[in-house]
Amino acid sequence: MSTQSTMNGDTAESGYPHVPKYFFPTQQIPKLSCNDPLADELISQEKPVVLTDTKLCESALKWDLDYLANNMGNERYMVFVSQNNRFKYYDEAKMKQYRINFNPPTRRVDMTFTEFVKKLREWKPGDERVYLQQGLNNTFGRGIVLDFLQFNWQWLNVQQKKHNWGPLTSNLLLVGMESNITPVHYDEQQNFFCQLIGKKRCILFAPEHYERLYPHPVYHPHDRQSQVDFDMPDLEKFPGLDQLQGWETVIGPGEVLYIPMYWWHHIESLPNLGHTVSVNFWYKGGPTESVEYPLKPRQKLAIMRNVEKMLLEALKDPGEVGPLLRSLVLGRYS
Ligand SMILES: CC1(C)c2ccccc2-c2ccc(C[C@@H](CC(=O)O)C(=O)C(=O)O)cc21
Ligand SMILES: [Zn+2]
Repeated sequence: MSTQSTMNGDTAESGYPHVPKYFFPTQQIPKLSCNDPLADELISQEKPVVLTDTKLCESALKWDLDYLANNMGNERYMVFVSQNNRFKYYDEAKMKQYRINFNPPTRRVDMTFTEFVKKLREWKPGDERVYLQQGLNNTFGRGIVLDFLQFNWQWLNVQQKKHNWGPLTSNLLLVGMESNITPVHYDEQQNFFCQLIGKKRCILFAPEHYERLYPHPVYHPHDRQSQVDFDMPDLEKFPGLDQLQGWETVIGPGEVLYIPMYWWHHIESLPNLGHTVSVNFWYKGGPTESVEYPLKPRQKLAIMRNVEKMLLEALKDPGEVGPLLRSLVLGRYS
């Protein structure tokens, strides 16, 4: 694909001027070969980078719908259904625990891969959308397991040790429809995100943008998700949005995006390019390193989460947490 420099100098891979899609400015996430020492440098600094040449999931580049349908057997898989194109995660356990008036934005339906492909292929505007999200395990067919075993585990293990990460906790297989959006949220794990089929636009924000993305309270089912709707930003309610600036990239087959732990990310399957298939690799963060001051933004985030949990444990009523924090801070620490 030819690249073309545009007015503000950034070369858009599509050859068309890069038109920002949302209200905030973004810079391009560096795209480097995994053999480039700078790539390792960025990962060790917990900064996002797109890696090429990893051959991490080369054996899975053939995982299109037909191949998956022929190799996923007749198990039922976890599929999320949405009345619009947004798939905002929610914690079912927290939904039960706090009887708040919460109506989940998506519902979970377990269906066979054949049923899923049917819904995806027969979709027409107005129909509900689907997003398959299933942990890769040995219930998958032999073909899938063989491909999985051929992932570049050697490279992964070297990365895990070099950056002192904890254990690999899960690999999610993700099969989504074009234009599906996973709204901005953060996870508490390191993530190597591999794109296999189709293209995804990934917009990331550093953990220190916490004050600008207004996460739901920790007890809320939408814990770790931002309250902000990027399509309808409410600048009255969320004034910090006018300072928001992010990092952006479009990843295609064979490319791996490193999403550092606690970094916010919004991920969407590009429109008009068909369905997308991705696999992610979530790792626990490393053992708590020796504490150095000033603390890293993600460490302050972890502290804020613990304070919320502790206060909730003590006060029981979520409505009392805000007032108590206000009394603690106003006129004294602010
Ligand atoms: C939205 C969805 C299907 C979902 C619903 C309910 C519970 C969990 C999840 C969940 C978890 C991860 C992803 C993959 C990715 C976003 C993307 O690729 O769309 C991402 O955020 C990551 O790899 O960290 C997507 C989902
Ligand atoms: Zn995520």
